[in-house]
Amino acid sequence: MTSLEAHGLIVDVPGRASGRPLDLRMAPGERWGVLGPNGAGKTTLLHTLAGLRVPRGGEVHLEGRALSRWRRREVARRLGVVFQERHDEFPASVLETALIGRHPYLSPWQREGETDIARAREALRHLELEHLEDRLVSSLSGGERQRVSLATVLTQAPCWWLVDEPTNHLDLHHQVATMALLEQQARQGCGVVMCLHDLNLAARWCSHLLLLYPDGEACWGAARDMLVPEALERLYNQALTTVDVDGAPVFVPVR
Ligand SMILES: Nc1ncnc2c1ncn2[C@@H]1O[C@H](COP(=O)(O)OP(=O)(O)OP(=O)(O)O)[C@@H](O)[C@H]1O
Repeated sequence: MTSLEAHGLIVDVPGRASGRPLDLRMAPGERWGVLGPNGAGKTTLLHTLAGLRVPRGGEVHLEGRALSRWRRREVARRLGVVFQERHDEFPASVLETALIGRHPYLSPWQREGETDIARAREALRHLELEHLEDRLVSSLSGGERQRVSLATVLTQAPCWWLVDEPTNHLDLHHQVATMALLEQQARQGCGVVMCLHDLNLAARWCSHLLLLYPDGEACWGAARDMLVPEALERLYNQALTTVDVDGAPVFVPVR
């Protein structure tokens, strides 16, 4: 059982009231979208779920056990994180960077083997990066770097994907390809939690949504129950108009 659960979780957003504690269970196969305006705490929540930030209250449970009781290495085999901010000025090639995804499986001074390299190359192929494997990551475009981050987590093969704005910097084709990759991972039994700014990507690709309001209030549930125009307008403090495209809602901001 590889569920990821929040038990009375209060994310520690500096200077903000605690708001509503999060009590939710995310199951394998589910794709959770975290929505909210700038500064609502989406990234802070993602980092808390990854065990990289201590919550103000409550606990995160992985496979039924508090995350704080796991060894980091074991967590790293199960949780893969795609960060919004990257500091990859360290001179590493695309292939070397993807291979970082194998580190949780290797002992400290063990070199990557042929199987690890084959996995990394397969991930680079999946992200359409195979022609760039020898390039320094620091020389890549923003969208290419984003795809290297996704390829690194694909190489890691975690049970849970925690992704901060998966489509950051990506063109339309790669946005759809990335959401399809996350959907495929979920179909294969992974869980996905992703912070999103694009309501329409959330409506199209998420099975569940968690709405985070700036005052710490929150609500969550099946995506079809959460995509209520009035709730979304309040979330973003922005009037929306809704149109139907192929039976799915598309939200357009009103000028
Ligand atoms: N180390 C810190 N010190 C002070 N304030 C912080 C710190 N980390 C985060 N914050 C504040 O906490 C709030 C939540 O930040 P967070 O990055 O989680 O928001 P977000 O919902 O992901 O925003 P965005 O949509 O802009 O990415 C912000 O107001 C941010 O300025």
